[in-house]
Amino acid sequence: MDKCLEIRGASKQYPGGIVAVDGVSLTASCGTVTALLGPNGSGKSTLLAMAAGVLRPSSGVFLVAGLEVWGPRGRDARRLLGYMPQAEPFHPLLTGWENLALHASMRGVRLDRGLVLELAEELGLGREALGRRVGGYSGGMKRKLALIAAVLHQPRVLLLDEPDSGLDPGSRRRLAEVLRRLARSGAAVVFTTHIGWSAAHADQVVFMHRGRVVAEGAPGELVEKYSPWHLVELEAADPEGLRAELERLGGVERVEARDGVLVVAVRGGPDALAAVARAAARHGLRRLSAREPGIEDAFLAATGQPLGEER
Ligand SMILES: Nc1ncnc2c1ncn2[C@@H]1O[C@H](COP(=O)(O)OP(=O)(O)OP(=O)(O)O)[C@@H](O)[C@H]1O
Repeated sequence: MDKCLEIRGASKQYPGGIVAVDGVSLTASCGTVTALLGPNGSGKSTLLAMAAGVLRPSSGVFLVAGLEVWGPRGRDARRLLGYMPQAEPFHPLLTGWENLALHASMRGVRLDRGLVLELAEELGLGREALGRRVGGYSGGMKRKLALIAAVLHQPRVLLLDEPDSGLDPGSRRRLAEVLRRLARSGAAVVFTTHIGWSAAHADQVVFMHRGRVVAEGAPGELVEKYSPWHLVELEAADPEGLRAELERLGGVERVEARDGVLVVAVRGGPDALAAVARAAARHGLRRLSAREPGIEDAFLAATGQPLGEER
């Protein structure tokens, strides 16, 4: 697969010595969806803005279809890019259609109404919403319109900063399908998120932590590598006794107490789970639930930091 986007050794220091991005290298192939997953402040937006050609890097190389975004042919590289920042670039007094027309003219392309209507329908934006002023849109509607604005010129590389923020689960599902379809048409789609569900639906996930890439791979590979266990939640009459017994049990990877609930990571199949359940029964089991690990668990195992918390 061709490399649509290549980033080598990207770093950014903000004034005051804040190192927001610290030596990041990654590749996004044409035809694939890549998620940059990390909590607030991990450097995702900074990295994306540098790749989009809107924030000057302290160092690093950003290649779009082989053209250096920050080099002499930067204008050509930027023509191949679509960028959706976190703050929507819209005029509140103009309608959706009028804002899109403005974006198309800035990009020097004709507004393809058919493309807009198709995307609006797929995203669940609604045809009549496009005729209304953007000032009256909800946050989710603005995100959808911003995505449409970013693809009007049919870019080779699509960079989306938290396209899923403010979307309900149904809209998130639609978004994931649209991103996949855009990638299938040959683009590299790269988006930032701190929502595990969104990342789990990408082809490639890059874990970002404190400005660095900690791990990357297909979602299933990352889960398998970093958290190949089931998570069992237990409430029991004698949590201390249960904890002590579980810590001695084979197949138990770790035991954590969270608000009176024991969270047990169990490696192995049904036998290991059954042994945990039997131990719990001996200590006054009140509630037990088990779930398979997800990408959030892999992120926590790889970085030591949960996705939801700032640090
Ligand atoms: N303009 C700026 N000046 C100084 N520091 C900044 C600036 N923009 C971001 N930072 C800092 O750089 C670090 C990375 O921020 P960045 O916004 O890139 O992270 P992020 O992972 O995208 O987080 P979020 O999900 O909140 O957007 C943070 O410590 C942030 O406070």
